[in-house]
Amino acid sequence: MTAPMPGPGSAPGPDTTSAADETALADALGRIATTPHLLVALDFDGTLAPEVDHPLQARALPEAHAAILRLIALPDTSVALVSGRSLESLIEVAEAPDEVLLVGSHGVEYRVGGESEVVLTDDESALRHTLETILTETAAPHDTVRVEEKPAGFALHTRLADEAVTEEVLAEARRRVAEEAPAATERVGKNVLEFAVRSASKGDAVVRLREITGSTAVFFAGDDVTDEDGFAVLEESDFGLKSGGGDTAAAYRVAGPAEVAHLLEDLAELRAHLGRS
Ligand SMILES: O=P(O)(O)OC[C@H]1O[C@H](O[C@H]2O[C@H](CO)[C@@H](O)[C@H](O)[C@H]2O)[C@H](O)[C@@H](O)[C@@H]1O
Repeated sequence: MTAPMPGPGSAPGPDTTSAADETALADALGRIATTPHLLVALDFDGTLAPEVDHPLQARALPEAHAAILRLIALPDTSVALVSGRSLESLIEVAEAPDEVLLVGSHGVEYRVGGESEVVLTDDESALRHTLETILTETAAPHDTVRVEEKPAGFALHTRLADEAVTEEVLAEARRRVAEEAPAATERVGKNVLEFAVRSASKGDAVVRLREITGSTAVFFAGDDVTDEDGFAVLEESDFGLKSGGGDTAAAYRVAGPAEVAHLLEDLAELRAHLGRS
């Protein structure tokens, strides 16, 4: 069984893992594995895929990909990827079969029995255009800062920038958005600041996926600030897993994508052999 780190709260070191934590995680995993219909909802970057400098080069670890294939082959088991990426980008990097439900742009876009199309209103289109102008102009002087386009907004990537440039561009983007596009929704992630014209969240996505799939329990894993919206809507019989460090409301924590992959393998194994109650 994968060794957990304690959660919720801020991340302690792996050496603080106790036998009690491991037992609690193993017990909870055993319980959720027997639920009549299980939804496994997974964040992508930092949870299934280790972080890399160029977003389109990210891939799920082979063990994670294999565990997902095993889970979707099980009866009464749904798997979804719930990502901040645009659906187009998620489809490209996840290489997931059609049975895997996809949610992109933090809950704005869905591939659930057919792809949803994001049709912006005139006001939303105008706001998106303002955001594009602000973020491209803010990033332009810095070759280490990149702008990523999404159907309902734009993200400013600072992973390759030094601290001074990062501070400067984030402050400038926030200042201009507050002045010129105050209706935009801000989302903060790892080395990324995003502004969007829609405020859907991963929490909305988990609620909707639970309903669509008729799931009796949800296993949700994520690593970033926006994943906390997903943890926030989990119920008593669900399982929240934080990947890596940082404050969290998730009940359980592991060190990173390799450990998440092992836990998914354990979950698939348990569900295949324990049967369902
Ligand atoms: O919700 P997620 O699936 O975790 O998506 C969050 C963001 O992921 C991507 O950016 C992050 O991963 C990149 C590749 O490892 C990394 O270079 C970047 O620093 C990270 O912020 C994606 O590009 C964003 O659109 C997502 O919002």
